[in-house]
Amino acid sequence: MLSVADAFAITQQHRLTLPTETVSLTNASGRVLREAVHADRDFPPFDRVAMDGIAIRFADYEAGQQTFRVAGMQRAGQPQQTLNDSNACLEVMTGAMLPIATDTVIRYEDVTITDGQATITIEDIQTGQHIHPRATDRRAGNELLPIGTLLGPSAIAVAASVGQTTLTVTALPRVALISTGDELVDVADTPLPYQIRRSNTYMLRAALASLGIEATLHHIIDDEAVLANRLAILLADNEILILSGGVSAGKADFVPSVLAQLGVQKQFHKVDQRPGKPIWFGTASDKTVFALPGNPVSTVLCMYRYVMPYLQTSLGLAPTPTRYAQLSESVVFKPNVTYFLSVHLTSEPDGRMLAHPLPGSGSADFANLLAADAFMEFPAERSEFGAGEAFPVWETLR
Ligand SMILES: Nc1nc2c(c(=O)[nH]1)N[C@H]1C(S)=C(S)[C@@H](COP(=O)(O)OP(=O)(O)OC[C@H]3O[C@@H](n4cnc5c(N)ncnc54)[C@H](O)[C@@H]3O)O[C@H]1N2
Ligand code: MOO
Ligand SMILES: [Mg+2]
Repeated sequence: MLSVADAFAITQQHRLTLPTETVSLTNASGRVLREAVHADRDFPPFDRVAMDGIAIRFADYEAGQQTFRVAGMQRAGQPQQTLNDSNACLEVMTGAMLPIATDTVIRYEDVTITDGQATITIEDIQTGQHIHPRATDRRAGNELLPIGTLLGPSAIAVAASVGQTTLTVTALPRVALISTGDELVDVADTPLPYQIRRSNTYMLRAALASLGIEATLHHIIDDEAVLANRLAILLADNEILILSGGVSAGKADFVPSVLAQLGVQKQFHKVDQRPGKPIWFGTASDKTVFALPGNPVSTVLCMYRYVMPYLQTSLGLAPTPTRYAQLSESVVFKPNVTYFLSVHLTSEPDGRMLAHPLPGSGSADFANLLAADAFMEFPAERSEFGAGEAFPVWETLR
């Protein structure tokens, strides 16, 4: 059977190429940039006063002068002034242009101003102090935001500062979330003794919200013809289908055969892992289908181990580096498959991240996930995992 690493690699080889769209700066948060953004001016664009106080010529101070006539004021938002008179100073405000013929700023806290005369009250003054010199941060023309930047608050601030009222970003894919199963009723319904309310597609929708994707929810009964009809329509209307249930060995597990019948090319079915073994992945032209196992913990694991990274790279983000934590206590898992264990993560005062096992009662025990922050991944070829050993963790949202 396929290893987790190989299955993951296959999904990544079939990344979607999504088109771009233009969004306003105010709607760009959380999106992935598809145009490089450059500095239109130097950062900062002028020698910028960094403290409220007075600006002087350092040479005057060096020559022994302590008291300076206040010749005027340079505020932020005013054109640059000139200090014409030696022995004088200009009051200057944070964010102002440094006046011509000055080179040093002294804070108000370090001078006393009486009768239009400013007297320095501290000993140590350095030439150029409290000035943020032009172009020290970035130069005009520098690339500030490369293609593939996730637009968070800092990137949005930089885009705003260079005049980007709009940004070209990756268009979000249309995603349909489909539960299957005759036992599943709507959240608003009262289940009969042999029924349960469906929860997986709501979980999937909540997970996708962290990528800004608003997926649609659908439910299909365990009937081959109905499944084929409904899936054909959903395939036509969406780039990505994520199904839950109907992929294992049961007599009502029609999902793989119906997808094949609809021309979705199977890339793999079943991975050497627990939970989530029956996962099915397939593609058609410009379409991707993840059919996830129905047991809710398996659905969550497959979502965070395969689907979320797939969506992130399809949106144009760089792959997220693997994160690690140390096991808080030893774990034994005999079967020769990759084992994903629900863990609660804590950050320790010594800087370690610890993973505390939350074994739960199996892949249907989704209430167990209420305390879980991640799945820890244990390699298939080992069966004993020691306290203090580090293993990859795949973080989930609760
Ligand atoms: N003979 C075998 N039986 C099973 C195998 C196997 O290899 N051989 N694999 C087991 C594993 S592992 C899993 S996981 C499940 C996967 O089953 P399916 O993907 O076919 O899913 P269903 O049979 O439709 O449902 C399984 C289980 O999950 C519940 N479910 C389904 N959808 C939802 C939903 N939207 N919300 C909440 N709960 C849901 C469903 O009621 C079932 O209890 O198969 C094992 N069997
Ligand atoms: O994915 Mo299944 O959970 O191993 O029950
Ligand atoms: Mg089944």
